[in-house]
Amino acid sequence: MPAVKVPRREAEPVKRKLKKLGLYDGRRRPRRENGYVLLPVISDPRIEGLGYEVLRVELPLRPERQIYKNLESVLAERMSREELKHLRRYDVIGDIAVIQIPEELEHRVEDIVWGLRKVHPFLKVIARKGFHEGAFRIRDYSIIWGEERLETVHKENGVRIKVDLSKVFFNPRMKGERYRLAHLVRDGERILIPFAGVLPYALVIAGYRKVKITAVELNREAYELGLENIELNRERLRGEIEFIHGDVFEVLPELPSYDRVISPTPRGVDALALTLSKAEKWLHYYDFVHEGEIKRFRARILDECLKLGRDCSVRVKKVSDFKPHVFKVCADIELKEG
Ligand SMILES: C[S@@+](CC[C@H](N)C(=O)[O-])C[C@H]1O[C@@H](n2cnc3c(N)ncnc32)[C@H](O)[C@@H]1O
Repeated sequence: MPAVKVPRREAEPVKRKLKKLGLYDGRRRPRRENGYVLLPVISDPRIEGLGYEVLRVELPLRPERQIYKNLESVLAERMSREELKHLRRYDVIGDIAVIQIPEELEHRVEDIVWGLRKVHPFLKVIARKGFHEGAFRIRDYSIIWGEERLETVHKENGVRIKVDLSKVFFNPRMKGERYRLAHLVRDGERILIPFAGVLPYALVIAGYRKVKITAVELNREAYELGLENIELNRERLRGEIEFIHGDVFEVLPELPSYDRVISPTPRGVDALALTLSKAEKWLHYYDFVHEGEIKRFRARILDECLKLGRDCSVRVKKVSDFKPHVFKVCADIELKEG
């Protein structure tokens, strides 16, 4: 059976890509081999075109209970096609699953709980998610099964992130973004992260790189969990993290400038001019933009650079869907010398 051979550091993103393309064979286990990982793939002519080394190897089959099943295929036993169309994406954060349940599936809550537990037998809590609210962007949740808690430890990109979903913002879907940024960073950089939350960006970057990070967060609960997270990962961190509790708009003007600034800006907040003024070489600025406004967003950034007397280049990347035609985007802004 085929497998692709990739360097160990690239294994996670390549696996994600293969899954996305429907080429990953979740029935077999990957195998580590001298700094490489052999990732099982299905027999498909597209594999050869991906540019990876393809081998024929016997990778062991997973036990039946571990074979990856998706919620939809499991629920197909109990729900009609029409009902399945209303099923939303869900997230697993540590041992908690969070899912949005639309009105059309209100009568199917018990089946959805059953399905989620079948796909993820390790779950201890299942919660229904509402919307992000207030300046701290905390979501509204109600527990529909399991233990009465929304606190858990989530593993991502080799670090452990303690969160309490009832008190802080956390988005596991940004895992790929954090990995991307960590791999743009070079050892020795000084990095500023405003709107830092429980420190997911800081921990992942400091896990991969020997850097000095200053992070700022206003929500006291997120700040305290962030401090715990630094301790929780102390052994794994190559870089250092200084964490400041305070308002970005009051703290940043007192801080020096940094090689790189990463701003996971809360929705509706405009921190572009402020964060740009603190960046020496790079600013990664997150915002929510209508697809028809992306050009204007880019022009606004170029304009702000001009006001600061800096020459810069801007690349705007769509990170995720937010609502129809509106995307969460990241502007990667490179500030030129001089
Ligand atoms: C979109 S969340 C991002 C959190 C974190 N970076 C993450 O990705 O999980 C924005 C964060 O900014 C914090 N925040 C909002 N306004 C702030 C302000 N004026 N100063 C500092 N932090 C603020 C919120 O509490 C929240 O944790």
